[in-house]
Amino acid sequence: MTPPAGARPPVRHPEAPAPGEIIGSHYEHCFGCGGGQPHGLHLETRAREGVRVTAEFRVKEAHQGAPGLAHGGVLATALDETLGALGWMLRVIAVTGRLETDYLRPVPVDTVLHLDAEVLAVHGRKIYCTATGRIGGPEGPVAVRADAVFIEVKIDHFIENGRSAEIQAVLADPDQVKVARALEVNP
Ligand SMILES: CCCCCCCCCCCCCC(=O)SCCNC(=O)CCNC(=O)[C@H](O)C(C)(C)COP(=O)(O)OP(=O)(O)OC[C@H]1O[C@@H](n2cnc3c(N)ncnc32)[C@H](O)[C@@H]1OP(=O)(O)O
Repeated sequence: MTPPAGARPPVRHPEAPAPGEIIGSHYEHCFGCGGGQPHGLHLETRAREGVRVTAEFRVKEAHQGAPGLAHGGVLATALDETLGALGWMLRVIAVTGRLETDYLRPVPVDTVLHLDAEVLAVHGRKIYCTATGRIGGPEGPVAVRADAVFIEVKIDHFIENGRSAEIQAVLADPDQVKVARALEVNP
């Protein structure tokens, strides 16, 4: 998880979404951000200064592990999805290679988790990043945190590995292809 010697500081892409701008869902059926997933997290991520994004996630009944508390895997998903949105700030497509989470406080149902993620360093295709999830407000105590290494990929990663029905549907949607191409053109 420690950036190796030779890693460089991240560079915000000149066409990254402006600070405060909402970064739209990358895929309608994404469990993290898609509007078409009834039990999904429906995360809405916002670009911030630098190579940083924030998001809010309200824990729902469908997200329980222990009675009345969020499932740890769901919280990891919220961290993962927020970290994934950092690709928009670098204008690259990247997938999670490694995700290490710390759970510091239980998160009850109906709590709003305030997520904050940033890229620390980039080395080749590897993107080293970190995220926190706070409760009780954006300045509240940290309930969960994560360090991650994302790996840059091309669209082919999804075309070659995704199930054909969903891939065909995405490729038939000009808006979705536009989104993917925008991320692939770098710089
Ligand atoms: C079409 C529309 C699409 C829109 C999509 C937007 C999607 C956004 C989705 C966001 C959703 C939310 C996010 C999600 O949920 S993303 C979903 C969860 N993640 C995955 O499914 C990824 C599965 N893994 C893979 O496909 C491959 O293993 C990848 C692509 C990651 C690497 O295989 P590949 O053959 O390509 O690469 P390589 O082996 O040559 O390695 C290259 C470099 O990377 C380093 N490395 C590799 N693995 C790890 C690791 N685990 N830890 C640390 N480092 C690792 C490696 O040492 C090497 O470094 P170096 O030797 O160069 O120094």
